[in-house]
Amino acid sequence: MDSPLESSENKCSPADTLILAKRNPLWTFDLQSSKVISLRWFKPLFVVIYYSNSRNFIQRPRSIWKPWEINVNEITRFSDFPLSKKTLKGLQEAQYRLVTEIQKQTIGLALQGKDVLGAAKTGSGKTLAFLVPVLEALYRLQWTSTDGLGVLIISPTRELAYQTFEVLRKVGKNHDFSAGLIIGGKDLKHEAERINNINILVCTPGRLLQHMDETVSFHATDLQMLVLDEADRILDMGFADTMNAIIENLPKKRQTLLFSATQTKSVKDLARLSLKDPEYVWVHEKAKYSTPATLEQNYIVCELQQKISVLYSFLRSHLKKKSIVFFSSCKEVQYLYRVFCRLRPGISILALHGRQQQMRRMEVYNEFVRKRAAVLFATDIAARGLDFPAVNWVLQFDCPEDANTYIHRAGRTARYKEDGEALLILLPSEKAMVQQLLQKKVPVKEIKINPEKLIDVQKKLESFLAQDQDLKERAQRCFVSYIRSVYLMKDKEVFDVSKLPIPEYALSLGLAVAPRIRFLQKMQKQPTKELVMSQADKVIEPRAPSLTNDEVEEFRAYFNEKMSILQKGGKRLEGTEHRLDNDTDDEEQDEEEDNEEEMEEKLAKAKGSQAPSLPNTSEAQKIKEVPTQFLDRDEEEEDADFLKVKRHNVFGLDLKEEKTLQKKEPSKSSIKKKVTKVAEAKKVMKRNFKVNKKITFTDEGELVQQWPQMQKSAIKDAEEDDDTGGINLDKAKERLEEEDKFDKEEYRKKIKAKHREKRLKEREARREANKRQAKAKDEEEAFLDWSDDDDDGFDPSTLPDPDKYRSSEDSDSEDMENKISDTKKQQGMKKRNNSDVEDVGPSSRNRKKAKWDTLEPLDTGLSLAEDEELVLHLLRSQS
Ligand SMILES: Nc1ncnc2c1ncn2[C@@H]1O[C@H](COP(=O)(O)OP(=O)(O)OP(=O)(O)O)[C@@H](O)[C@H]1O
Repeated sequence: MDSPLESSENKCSPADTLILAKRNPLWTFDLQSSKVISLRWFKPLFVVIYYSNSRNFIQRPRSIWKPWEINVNEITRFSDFPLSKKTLKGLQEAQYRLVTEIQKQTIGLALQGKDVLGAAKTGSGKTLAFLVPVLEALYRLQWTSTDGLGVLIISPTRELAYQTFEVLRKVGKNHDFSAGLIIGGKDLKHEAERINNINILVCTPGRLLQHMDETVSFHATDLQMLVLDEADRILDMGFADTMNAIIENLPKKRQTLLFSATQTKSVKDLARLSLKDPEYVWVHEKAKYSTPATLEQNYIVCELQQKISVLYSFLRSHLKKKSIVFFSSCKEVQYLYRVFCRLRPGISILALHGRQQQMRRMEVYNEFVRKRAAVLFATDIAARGLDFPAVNWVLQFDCPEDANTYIHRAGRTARYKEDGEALLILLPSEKAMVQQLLQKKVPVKEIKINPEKLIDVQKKLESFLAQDQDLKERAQRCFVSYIRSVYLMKDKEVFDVSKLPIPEYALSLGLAVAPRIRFLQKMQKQPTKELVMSQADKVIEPRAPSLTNDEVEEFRAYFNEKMSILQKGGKRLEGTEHRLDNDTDDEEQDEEEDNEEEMEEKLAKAKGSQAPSLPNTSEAQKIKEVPTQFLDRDEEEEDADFLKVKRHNVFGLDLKEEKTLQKKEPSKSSIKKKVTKVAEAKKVMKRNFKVNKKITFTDEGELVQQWPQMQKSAIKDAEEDDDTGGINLDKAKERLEEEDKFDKEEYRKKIKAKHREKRLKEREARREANKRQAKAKDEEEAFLDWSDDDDDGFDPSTLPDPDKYRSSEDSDSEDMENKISDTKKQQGMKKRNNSDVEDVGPSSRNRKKAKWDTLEPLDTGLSLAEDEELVLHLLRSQS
């Protein structure tokens, strides 16, 4: 017998257990308490059993070994599980004591190292059901940061990954493991530098695969556990191949846990692929309802054109509540969010959708968590797993694509023993959904709208749009986006685009005229063709009834090709995950320019790479090429079409068929290119076109370029001289610095000139003020002089007649006098100048003064010195 236990006489100290753990990692125990938590075969002949009332380890012969089992019925608290103190402390500090049903049934199995496929209603505590085993698994192995990646947790959306990460931080805070969140939308390089030190990695699939492909030092060879949260959603979102690729990169010997509130066939397929002898735990399988018992669920049927008014009226009557409103597309959220903000219903409104930048998404998420009363307009990115506290209402403004989506959306309320209400708005044509819900054990009841409480907001919307062109465009996009989402829905029993009241819907959005929708026009034109096709081609069976055979072929080729590009390698490019993430909501390609650039970058990368897994240029180009009949307006929508179609598998292709179709090359003529501005600009740059210049000449014959405007610079255009091709960054930098200096110098000069001008003006103003003062003083003097003659004041009649006076002068002097008088008049003669004309006749001094003083001083426009000069000159010429 070579068991170490023999030498310890059935006793085991912590040091011994450490040695044992190192020698046999299958053996699991808590080193702190020396407590064996699960039993495995230690040596062929012995197993070790720990009795909780003693610290002895007892060897039993194999013959009497029984698998370690937990009696589930005896477990009510987390502390009933053999958990480490650190985990228990973390749970207690986060106020988790009693276990929920799914936790009760799965934690024990997972602690024994079994693969588990767990399903339970929304809000039933699945997150802890896998986080507790995650912590314990690494703890028992005494995992340290130097051991690298031990656990991978994959979530379908960034928000859910973020939330899981937060719970992990909370309950695992007493452990020493490092945990990381890798969800895209952040700097890949920054992540790559840190990823190797992470023990528990919470991530979204696309970003993870990207690191697997691109981060040289990243590996998962020692991975102990893989967790797939909301596994069905991961697959729905088109991550099946990504998942396969990830799983291929993981060691075969590992434990796998897979959780979701709903189970689909694809999850079972995934389970078959990734789980080994799994334990299926479906805690609510036999429950009467598949939704929480505390959730009250109703639906109303109303016309499409009434929906906005219904929503407004609903919000007006729930101002103190916390609600989430689900829409089918991002553009609807964008438009209605803006409109509702303007309508001011009296409650704060937030919007969450995939077109927002990651930071904004996080902000909105946190803000909504914090608020007591608010309404969140969201797409289905918020439908799964998100645990907003105390949500009172979930309103499904647009019918969900299927019963599972309904369950997840509605499950954002009534979580963990809380109450909640869900309201589904259905169009008369969507009533078939009720049956599907009932089949899925969702108890929904019809309620009616109280017409008296309905507030019509259509007129207000019309006036908003009349004033705001941008809003009008958003309304148009919202319109097209909604119609398209209905058109592309898989379930034609529920979603029938031909039954939608199109013009009325446009009016209800505030639009006077319904925007043109090409696919609808086609559909209306070709109803018979479609009928023939659907009968002839039962295998393909397009869901969109308007398509002709050619169109089907064309789109199918495009679809498969795009799928294959993404699956082969396109999806491995940076940020693709974000797009796929987003595709859930049709919105899911980013409108923002940076994402446009991101896409361009991806294409450039794909171009540059020779790796077979990456798409070649033409393939990559085709990511953006969509048959035109599927386009409504802009490039963003091309992607939206693609992603939506991918999600819904419009043609109902099975995998086999897809594969054969992938080999088919779509005929070139079948794929019409939509020329984008970016593509145009690139073409122009490639061909080295020079833009037109407008050149004029100055009078001196100097050449002046008028357009494009030239920046003045002290530096000669060095780049033009530099013919080496490409951009010399260092030189460019130098040149910019030089130009910078030059600009600063110019700026300084201008400022100086301005100051000088200001100073001169001030001086001038001072002079003026002085002059006015002097004038006032002279006037005073004059009055004083006259006051000597007459105490009662100045009597002009006492003055000698100026004409008489003038006639008494000799003719020469009269001419001169006239000259002076005229000049003075013209120049706005100043009083001070009186002294200058004293010589004209001493006896006339006061009289002249009085006469001139009555003149309005004129502004000569000359300076004082110049005025004086002029007068002197005149006097000189007179003498
Ligand atoms: N044992 C527990 N004791 C108290 N609260 C718990 C317990 N387990 C979970 N909760 C709380 O219940 C809520 C729902 O938990 P969780 O998000 O894990 O549910 P879920 O089953 O994953 O839901 P979904 O299917 O919607 O993702 C959370 O607020 C969580 O804090």
